[in-house]
Amino acid sequence: MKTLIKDVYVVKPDGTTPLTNIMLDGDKIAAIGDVPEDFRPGKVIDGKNHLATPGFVNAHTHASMTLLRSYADDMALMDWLNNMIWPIEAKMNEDDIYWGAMLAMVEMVRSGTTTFADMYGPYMNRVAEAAMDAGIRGVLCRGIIGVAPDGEQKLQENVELYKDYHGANNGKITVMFGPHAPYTCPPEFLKKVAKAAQDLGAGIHIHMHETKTEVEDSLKQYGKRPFAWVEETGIFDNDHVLAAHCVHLDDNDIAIIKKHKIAVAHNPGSNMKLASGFAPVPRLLKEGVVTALGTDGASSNNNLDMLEEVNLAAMLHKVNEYDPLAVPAFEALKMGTEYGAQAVNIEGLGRLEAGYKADITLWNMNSAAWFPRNNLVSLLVYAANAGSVDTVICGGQVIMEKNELKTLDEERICYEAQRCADRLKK
Ligand SMILES: CSC[C@H]1O[C@@H](n2cnc3c(O)ncnc32)[C@H](O)[C@@H]1O
Ligand SMILES: [Zn+2]
Repeated sequence: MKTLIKDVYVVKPDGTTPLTNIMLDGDKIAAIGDVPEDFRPGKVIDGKNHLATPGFVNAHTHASMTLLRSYADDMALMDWLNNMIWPIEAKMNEDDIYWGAMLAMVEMVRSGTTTFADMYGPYMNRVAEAAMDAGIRGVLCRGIIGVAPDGEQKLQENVELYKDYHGANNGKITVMFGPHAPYTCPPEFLKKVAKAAQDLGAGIHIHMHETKTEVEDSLKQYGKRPFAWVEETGIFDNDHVLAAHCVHLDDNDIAIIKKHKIAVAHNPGSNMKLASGFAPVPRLLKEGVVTALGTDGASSNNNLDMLEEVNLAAMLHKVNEYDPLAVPAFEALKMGTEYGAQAVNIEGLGRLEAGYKADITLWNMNSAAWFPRNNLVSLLVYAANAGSVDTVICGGQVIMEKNELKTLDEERICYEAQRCADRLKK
């Protein structure tokens, strides 16, 4: 099926924003420019007064945690996990995982996200189902806490998830391995994860160096910082590694990241709320590290709005470094799109260019925040909010059009999510 998005401003890979047309053929962008006479679209979307960007890639989240939004706030990471989050997660059943993920789908689509990298506990098949129901891309892993009595079983569940879902829904679902963190997975266990992932050619998604305590505890326990001893397990020898957070890094940690071409998911909102610190993003970018953006879960953020993360990435590093160019607006936008696509290892994603996947967000510019129209990228990153998301396309499939969700029943999803959250709190 051919689709034409007519008379639309397009954020091109070089940061320019010409007024033009986007032609889609199946799941790809066929061309951007003047429409040839022989291009006969089955569907025309009026792009007047709209800006087209690549769909956001949320490079680190826990979708089903939407059920725990506003459940435990204003706490530091380990206190939050140990005393509030892990006890209630232990009560979650597969219904909770599905409806929590569906609530995340609504929120992600409404805020312009078309790909999410997700790590959560059991029943990741239900997260896959939610992503397929929504029609967006999911890069999923079974989050593994690698200790007795059930670490091995969790690893096996990740293997099954890979076998069952990698490449599902026309490639919209891919699967990685999800050892949770160095402080929940001992070295011998990480070696097993590395081997299992390598046998399947799968990538690794892991939390690394999120807090100062994590690094200090590792020095006490292993005499080494996490990046140093995790490297020895072979986990970073996998084809593709995505490390969330990377807040507390020294020169050697950065050398390891570069050596293994590890991609970093920066989560400014969650890091600020959990008072963890923040990643040295300007240095990582300067050193050529693929640095993407994630929201983390809705219980530590507390939303899944990637435009907010783009804005925070642009703002936070300026004030920290007293340098307005620390992360310029377009670089922040690329972190949420093009670099996100690289971080989750999906080729041909994250740019509006012929041959790329037709994952597109259209922003309605008919509101005050979009005037005057001096610079559209600046307006998006510094002035607009997710309320401007109007139409969302993923792999050529229209997921939302003129604010109307095409694949998701929002009223039912909110009802079911509330029902699940109420039961969990009993
Ligand atoms: C074992 S499944 C994934 C696991 O991760 C937990 N989680 C959510 N946010 C964070 C974070 O910022 N750092 C570490 N772990 C986090 C989530 O609650 C799941 O238990
Ligand atoms: Zn996380």
